[in-house]
Amino acid sequence: MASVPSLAASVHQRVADALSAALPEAGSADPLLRRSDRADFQANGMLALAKKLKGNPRELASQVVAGLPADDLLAEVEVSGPGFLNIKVTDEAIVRTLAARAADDRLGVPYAENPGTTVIDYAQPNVAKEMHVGHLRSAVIGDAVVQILEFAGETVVRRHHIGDWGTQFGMLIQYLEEHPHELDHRASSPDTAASGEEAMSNLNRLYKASRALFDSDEEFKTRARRRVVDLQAGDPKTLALWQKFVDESKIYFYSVFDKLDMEIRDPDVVGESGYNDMLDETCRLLEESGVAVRSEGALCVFFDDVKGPDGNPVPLIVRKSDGGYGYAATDLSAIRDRVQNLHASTLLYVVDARQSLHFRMVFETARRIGWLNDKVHAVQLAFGTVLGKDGKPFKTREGETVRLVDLLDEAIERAATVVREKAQDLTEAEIAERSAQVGIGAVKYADLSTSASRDYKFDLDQMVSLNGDTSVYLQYAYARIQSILRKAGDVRPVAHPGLELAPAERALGLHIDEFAETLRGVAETYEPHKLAAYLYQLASHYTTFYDQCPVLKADTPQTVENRLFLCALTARTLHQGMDLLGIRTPERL
Ligand SMILES: NC(=[NH2+])NCCC[C@H](N)C(=O)O
Repeated sequence: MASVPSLAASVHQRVADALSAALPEAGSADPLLRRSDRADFQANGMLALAKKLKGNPRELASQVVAGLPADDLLAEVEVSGPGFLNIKVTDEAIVRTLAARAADDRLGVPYAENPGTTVIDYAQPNVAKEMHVGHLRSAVIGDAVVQILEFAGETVVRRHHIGDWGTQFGMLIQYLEEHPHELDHRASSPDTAASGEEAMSNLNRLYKASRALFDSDEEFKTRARRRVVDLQAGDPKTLALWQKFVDESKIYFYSVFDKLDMEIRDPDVVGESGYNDMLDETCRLLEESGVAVRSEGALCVFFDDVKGPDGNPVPLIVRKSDGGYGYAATDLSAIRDRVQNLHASTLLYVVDARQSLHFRMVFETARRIGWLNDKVHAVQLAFGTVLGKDGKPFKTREGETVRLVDLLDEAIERAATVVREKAQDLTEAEIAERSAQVGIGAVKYADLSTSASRDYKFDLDQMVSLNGDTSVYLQYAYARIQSILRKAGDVRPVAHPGLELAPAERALGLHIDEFAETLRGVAETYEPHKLAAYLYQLASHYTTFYDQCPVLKADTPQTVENRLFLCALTARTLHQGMDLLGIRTPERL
């Protein structure tokens, strides 16, 4: 319940106070404290400050040292180099701070100071189409960001902006009308409910068949085009047929999200069709305000800095010359809805970087008309492309986009090999469960551990490797700690602030203490990869600690308890961090 000030924050406060006492004209200058390998912390703010005020940095640094209070936080402070401070905290302060974290169910992580409402647009596949790796990225990154923001106390509204509208449905609907029993299999009994795979293969079959007709039969083509008009006019019979495609697709989507161990709630699925009623009004408002103008019959928004290769401006087309609405009109309407009805303070879009120009134009349009402003801003969390091992966009040998389900199944299969190798007396059911947790975790972690904006190579061998920056490595670290805690039996983890700590214990403890600040940064910049990096370092610190400091065989009973305490807190921190990334931490592997 209570937030625990980190050691860094406490040291920062002491140094900042001493600094403003030594140099009142510096006001509340930042001592620029950071973690350092040499000491625990280094403060180098005195350098720039002395330069600015024409003083001597070493002298200023010495004055700051003289002004530091003598208490049980600081063990050693020395002036070094041109005027840095090297600061070591006491072992006691480390253990006390960690004990305070352990006593809190949030590990002492504070809530954000000014939480708002974030509407996050992520996991948005397209109806009647396969999901591919691009949809994986949006889902995985989006889900992690949702968890991280909610943990920080932000109100989060999820929106899955699925592609469920457009001219492509004319052909499908017309085909279904003419072959009415093609999607009937489920109606008879719920027991025969199609699995996700079946649903997708039904949709694929319908797509191929209707495409073939569309390409070969002129009359069918005409009927299909008329369907588009009926659909846009809201003809009930046409809508009912369209709905069948949406429902069938949802069976498939949900099965994939389920495999991804991700909770997607139906009311949060508000696809493009959900904004139909707003499109006219959106256009009217844009035109009346002068933000959009008519050009060659279309309603357009122009930008000075968006030009085609011929140097002519490329506008954002809000309404086409034939009166049809496209992707932009829908996104602008969605902004109105999210701002005015959902009261968003932040709009977040987890969408492929290849759509960045679209969002730049949409956001700028919304700013011009005032839907976005100082109080409401929009951010595209643009992600890069998933590449194959050859460094080219991920494709099958036949040059087709890789089906997401196939990838996930393959990851789970590879994970099974790893799990089997290590498994000691696990049942087949347990192996299956672990394999899914390890395989899906591996895929998520590979995605989340590189900065979202960068492309990354989808390399399953690397992903399920036990050595290196992988989720399996983290899951093993967690499982190993659990096994030690089980072996400890009746001996409980207890913090003993009086003990002298070994270097590896200090390094581990200081790193655990950085969890809260890491999370704060990650929530502010939407960079889950920094949480992944933190967790990897945590596991590495733990490994060093484990190699250097015997736990159950330590010299004194107090040291055993204290080391168990470090083990337990490492495990909880790992678990919490992995949970925020959407990755399971099995108790045994
Ligand atoms: N509000 C949005 N435009 N969200 C992104 C939608 C992504 C789109 N369905 C796609 O598969 O590419």
